[in-house]
Amino acid sequence: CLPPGPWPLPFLGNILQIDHQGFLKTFQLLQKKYGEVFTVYLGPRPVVILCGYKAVKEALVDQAEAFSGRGHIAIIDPFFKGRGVAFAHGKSWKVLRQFSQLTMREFGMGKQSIEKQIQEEAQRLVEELQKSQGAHLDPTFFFHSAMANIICTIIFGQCFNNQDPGFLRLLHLMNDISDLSSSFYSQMFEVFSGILKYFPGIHRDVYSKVQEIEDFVIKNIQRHQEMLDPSAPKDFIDSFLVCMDKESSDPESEFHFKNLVYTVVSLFLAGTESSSNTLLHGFVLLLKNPDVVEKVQEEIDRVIGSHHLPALEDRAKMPYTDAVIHEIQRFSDILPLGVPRCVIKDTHFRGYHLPKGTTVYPFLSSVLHDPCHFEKPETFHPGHFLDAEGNFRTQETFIPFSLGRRFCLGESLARSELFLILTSVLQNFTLRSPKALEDIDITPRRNGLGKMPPEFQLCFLPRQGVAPRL
Ligand code: HEM
Repeated sequence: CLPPGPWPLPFLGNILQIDHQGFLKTFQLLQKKYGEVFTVYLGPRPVVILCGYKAVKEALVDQAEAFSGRGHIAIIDPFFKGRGVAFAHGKSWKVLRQFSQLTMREFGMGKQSIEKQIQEEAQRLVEELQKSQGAHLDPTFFFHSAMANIICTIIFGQCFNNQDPGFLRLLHLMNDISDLSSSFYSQMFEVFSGILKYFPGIHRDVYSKVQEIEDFVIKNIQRHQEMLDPSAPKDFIDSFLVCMDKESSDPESEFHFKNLVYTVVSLFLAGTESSSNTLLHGFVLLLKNPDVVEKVQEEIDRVIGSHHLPALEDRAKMPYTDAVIHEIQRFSDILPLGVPRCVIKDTHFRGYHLPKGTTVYPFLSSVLHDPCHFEKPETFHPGHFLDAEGNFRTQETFIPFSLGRRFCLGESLARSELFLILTSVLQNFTLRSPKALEDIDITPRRNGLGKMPPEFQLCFLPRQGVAPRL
């Protein structure tokens, strides 16, 4: 039998238990009643929720193979249809994941060259912010553009001008997709997609926006096809095209056009939105905590100074800054429900039986806000990651990138981006809010599949000293 949970109504499932604030609040309330593992019916479909580090690890790590499927996400599934690295299953996913990891590493990730690329983007961002001359601004598209350009260099072998209308359109599309997929409607669509899909609504909006990104990707791939030199692939798309060519006579090959398109769309979306939303949450938290900014800047001045660009090797010498970035990720908890998984075979877990295909939510928020592991779970407190002597202290339960076989494919890239962008900005600017400290609202503007940062304005006031150059 499935884990316990509230009694479902026929077809409507646990609609009566779903809180008006959405799944996050609902799961928090149900966790109090049913404990670490429970079942909730989203419409007619049972979904198993894993709460707390122990349950998430026992499933995603100790039974890694069984829990390695990608679960159903109603608002996005009709588009990806199980294709591309983030949504594929079984052999297809294994091949695409291995290829993506190796190729991302080859064109940057984990290598010196991506560090250079991020440093360049960080400097471009600093220059753009300098132009604002201390006026207050909404930083959203500054961060989106920097993050998108880093992933574009790896995938498309090029970055885009911030004024390019096509690029700006893409950034808006991606932001809208995250926003709409995190809306209350999307959570209701998860429950009632069987009926709602026949009517107009936000799901069609999401679909057409992802389609527009797909069109952009297809055009870009076609340009790559025309210019391909198989002996010297220049980026991710070239490398995939070379594999497609090599395996063109194999009808079972996973290297086909559709998988290329949906892998690129997944990397582009996942690679831009998660990192920039984390940064946005981070900056509003920093605005609200000027004492934290002061300490980070003291560490930057001491370790990096004002004449060098921040580099990854500085991180080990900057325990306070490292702790602040970890705390930003823990507190902002940008994917609170995790990304749904499913069991790829009939699975026994903690005495329950999960039939093949059952959707499972690794409830990451319950781990990142667990009072047994974090002294002040609901407070922004970098001390969670520092010991009594001020050394950086890792926490096993720090899992914003999830665990197991499908843990975030961009983790090392994201960690490098967060460190280099945040230190570069704070090396050059002091942050000021046009609002009084007590009026700065850090409440997320959406709390669904993703936690979307609040809208806010800030001023980047130049600090003294010469801005370092590459
Ligand atoms: C702060 C930034 C980021 C966070 C918090 C984050 C978090 C996550 C999480 C929680 C998952 C779901 C893992 C699971 O199934 O349990 C995931 C998957 C994924 N992430 Fe990230 N991510 C971030 C940045 C990135 C970046 C920069 C990339 C770009 C390469 C990326 C690419 C992916 C991909 C492709 C998957 C799907 C992996 C698979 O299904 O095998 N992510 N991420």
